[in-house]
Amino acid sequence: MTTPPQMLLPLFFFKLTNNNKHMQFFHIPYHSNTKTMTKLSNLNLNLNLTTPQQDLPNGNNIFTLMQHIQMLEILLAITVFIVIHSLRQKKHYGLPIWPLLGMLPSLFFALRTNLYEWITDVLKQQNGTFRFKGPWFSSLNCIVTADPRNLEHLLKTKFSLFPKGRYFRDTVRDLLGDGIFNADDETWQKQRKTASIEFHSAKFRKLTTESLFELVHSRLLPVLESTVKENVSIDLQDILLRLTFDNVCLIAFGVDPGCLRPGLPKIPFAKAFEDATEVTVLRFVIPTCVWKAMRFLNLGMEKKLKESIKGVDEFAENVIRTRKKELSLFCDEKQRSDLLSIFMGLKDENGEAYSDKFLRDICVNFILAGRDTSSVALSWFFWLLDQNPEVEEKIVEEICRVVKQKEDIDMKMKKEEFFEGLTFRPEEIKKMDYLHAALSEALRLYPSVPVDHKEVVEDDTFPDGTVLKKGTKVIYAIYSMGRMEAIWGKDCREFKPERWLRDNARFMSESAYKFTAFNGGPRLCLGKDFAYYQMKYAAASIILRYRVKVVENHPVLPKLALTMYMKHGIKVNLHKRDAEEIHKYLRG
Ligand code: HEM
Repeated sequence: MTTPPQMLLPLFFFKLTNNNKHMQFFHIPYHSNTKTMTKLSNLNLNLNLTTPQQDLPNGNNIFTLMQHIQMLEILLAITVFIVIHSLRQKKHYGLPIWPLLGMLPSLFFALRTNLYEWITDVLKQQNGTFRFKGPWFSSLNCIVTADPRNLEHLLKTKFSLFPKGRYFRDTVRDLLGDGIFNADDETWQKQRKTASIEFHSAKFRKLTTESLFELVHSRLLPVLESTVKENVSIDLQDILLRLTFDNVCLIAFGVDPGCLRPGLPKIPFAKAFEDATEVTVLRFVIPTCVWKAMRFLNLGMEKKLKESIKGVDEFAENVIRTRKKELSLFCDEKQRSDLLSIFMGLKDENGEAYSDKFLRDICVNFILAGRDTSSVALSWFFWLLDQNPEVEEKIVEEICRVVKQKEDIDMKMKKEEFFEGLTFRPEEIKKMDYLHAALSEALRLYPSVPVDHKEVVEDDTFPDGTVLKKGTKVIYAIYSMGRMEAIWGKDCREFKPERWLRDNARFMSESAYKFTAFNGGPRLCLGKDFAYYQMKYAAASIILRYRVKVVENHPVLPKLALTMYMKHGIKVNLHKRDAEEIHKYLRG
């Protein structure tokens, strides 16, 4: 018969006391004579050298054997007690809490599966918020939340109480420096204000639409067409990353890196940047003292990070050098509407021009903001379309409705020529509500920034009652929010663009604290409007021309990094859409 767990602890104490009684009965005092001591050493010797049968007549031997067995039992009882006690904490805290290690073993286990799904499961069990307890020697304690009330509190109502904080800054500083993603207070305000004025200027809007138009028609579509002609599959995520990289470099720094070209040249920067974001995020899940020691000794992942940051820096320094040279030669900084030129013309708090290091940080942060986010969102979107062909149909229908309204469209045009030269104006892109909804739905399920971080600077309490002590770290789990029945209903895991449509199939946005893919409050994404325009333009241009089919059995998994890349990219085959099919919609 097995002992019930609740009996193990009393049993353990019983054994201890019982054991002591024996110990007292056979106790050999320190002042015992040499004869007794000799007997004892003989006994030890006997125990080692004789067989159990030979020991039987010897009472002392049996006792020692029993003592060993009892010790084993005690150890076993302690172990079982600890295991049961730790596992029982799961009911209350969502995860087992182990002595010294806290919840770290569960986290390590989760790192081998899908970390975001694991966080979601724990959050669901704990009604939207849980406290993660790290090992006693680490700085991993934090509150994880997916409750919209807490998000509104954190991102808007009490914004000043929740900066990014020192822990976040120290963890990502090697890569992001003092750039906008990593800055608080004045350093953030200054960058936000400058970038915000720029993003809302007519000049900048013109630059963004023109550069995107050029990139889609002169680079993206020809590259895609060549893969169709050659009948080869491609990694669509790679192509989209190239598109958004060229785009962000054009609008933010006024340089054209030319990544998206026939032959898809190797881009050392891209690899270095992806490696750097991957290793940086690993720092969040291992104790600070461990990665700091590894950095000091230049070991393992820290060695890799150092090397990749070198690759990132080389690119940024080259951009800054070239831009400075151009500005000194042509003195036309006033004419320039890219962000880097604007920052180069500004002065810091001492009235000095910004240092090259600070300009480097600005470059790297804008690449992270503008390159990775839209491209990974589009990759997940195309994957979801592959799984939901009825949504794809509706998008094609909508695009055709918009095309039909173009006054310059010639319906009698030969079918083969139809797609050539078919472009969209910004007001036409605006009319694509269903496409807008489908992209929002993809971002709800696969937000480009899956988790984000804040730190508490003053004791406070969340609207859900969670007590927050000064210095507590808060993780808001954007990925999990899209999978909460309490927020989106029973069908939360389904891809349903219709949930975003209201009267007359018009797109209706949601509260930023429920749909947090673009953050909310004073730190709302500055590139949101541009990102939607860019994603809609690229998606509409591709979908109208091609059916995008994911290669069978291609593994699709999120990668652990600052943005939610697909771990193995997304291998697809493009099938040219039949012009007859499009004409059918146009006539209908
Ligand atoms: C699908 C596309 C995008 C998504 C999902 C997205 C999401 C986000 C999120 C979640 C943040 C908050 C990050 C944080 O504070 O930790 C953010 C901030 C920001 N985003 Fe975006 N973003 C997208 C595209 C873009 C683009 C294309 C640009 C610019 C070219 C851009 C520029 C920025 C900037 C400058 C910030 C910093 C705002 C601040 O801290 O004040 N974003 N974005």
